[in-house]
Amino acid sequence: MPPHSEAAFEPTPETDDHALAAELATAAGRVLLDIRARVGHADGKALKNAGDQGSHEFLMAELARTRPGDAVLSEEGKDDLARLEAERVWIVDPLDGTREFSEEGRTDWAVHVALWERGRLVAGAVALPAQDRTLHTVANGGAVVSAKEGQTLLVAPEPPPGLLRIAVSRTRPPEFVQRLAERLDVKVELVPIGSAGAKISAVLLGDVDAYVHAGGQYEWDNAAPAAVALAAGAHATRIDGTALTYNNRDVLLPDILVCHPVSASMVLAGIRDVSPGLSG
Ligand SMILES: Nc1ncnc2c1ncn2[C@@H]1O[C@H](COP(=O)(O)O)[C@@H](OP(=O)(O)O)[C@H]1O
Ligand SMILES: [Mg+2]
Repeated sequence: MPPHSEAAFEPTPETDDHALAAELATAAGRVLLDIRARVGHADGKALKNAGDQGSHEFLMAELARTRPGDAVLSEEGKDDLARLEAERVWIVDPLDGTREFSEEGRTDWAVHVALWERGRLVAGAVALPAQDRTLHTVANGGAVVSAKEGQTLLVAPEPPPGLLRIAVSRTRPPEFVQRLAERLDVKVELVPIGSAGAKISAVLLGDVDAYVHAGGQYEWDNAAPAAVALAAGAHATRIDGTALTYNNRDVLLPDILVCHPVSASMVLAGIRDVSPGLSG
């Protein structure tokens, strides 16, 4: 073996699923920025459709080319249940935060690319194209933020003392979130942000301290962000505290909590108190 051969090894998308997830999410983001510039914002519905479709087609073609043996579950594709027998399934949301993508000037929309392998998420990337950065897992564990300037390590930050800024959906916040805000023993600020990927990224980047969602969502809406969050040391579970699981027959995954581990038991207890119907 030549000297330094290991140190000289550079992970590439050919060999590294993390690098591939990051590259595909980022490149799909460039496709979306081009579509936004070309189609414009005058007809919101046309822009949403062009974005969903253009990014989906790009990702499907690239995954077929680079990982021909793997199954794919995409929000915009027909669900092929052969994925239930597959060892590796890419779970992708070609455009998360479609509404925000169609609104001029907004940067809270994302591309999600996750890889599920034999029962668990093993890689994930969340591109934030209008923020010029991609959050993603890396090969030896952990997560990073990649931008033009380079890469920085991504570690979920602790909340400021006495404060919890909770990101919620702009249009469909959990029905109990106001009661939760009043119930917690810290000052709570509710911060409406579009896109599950953008909200979970905001938690990991320290712009907010938690993301609480309930009432509806699908595996593609949170698989990649959850993979990145867990790799960055964050807490990411259902709102009853049980594990998030993926590549299920029914892809409905209606609720999620992402926060720093120091806040998790307080928030889970608060949700239990204000949402008595919750089992677990
Ligand atoms: N109650 C609900 N039922 C189904 N999907 C929901 C939902 N609330 C949020 N979502 C989905 O979760 C993503 C983030 O939503 P929000 O910005 O409101 O937090 C969006 O994905 P898409 O943009 O990919 O459709 C949205 O459709
Ligand atoms: Mg989505």
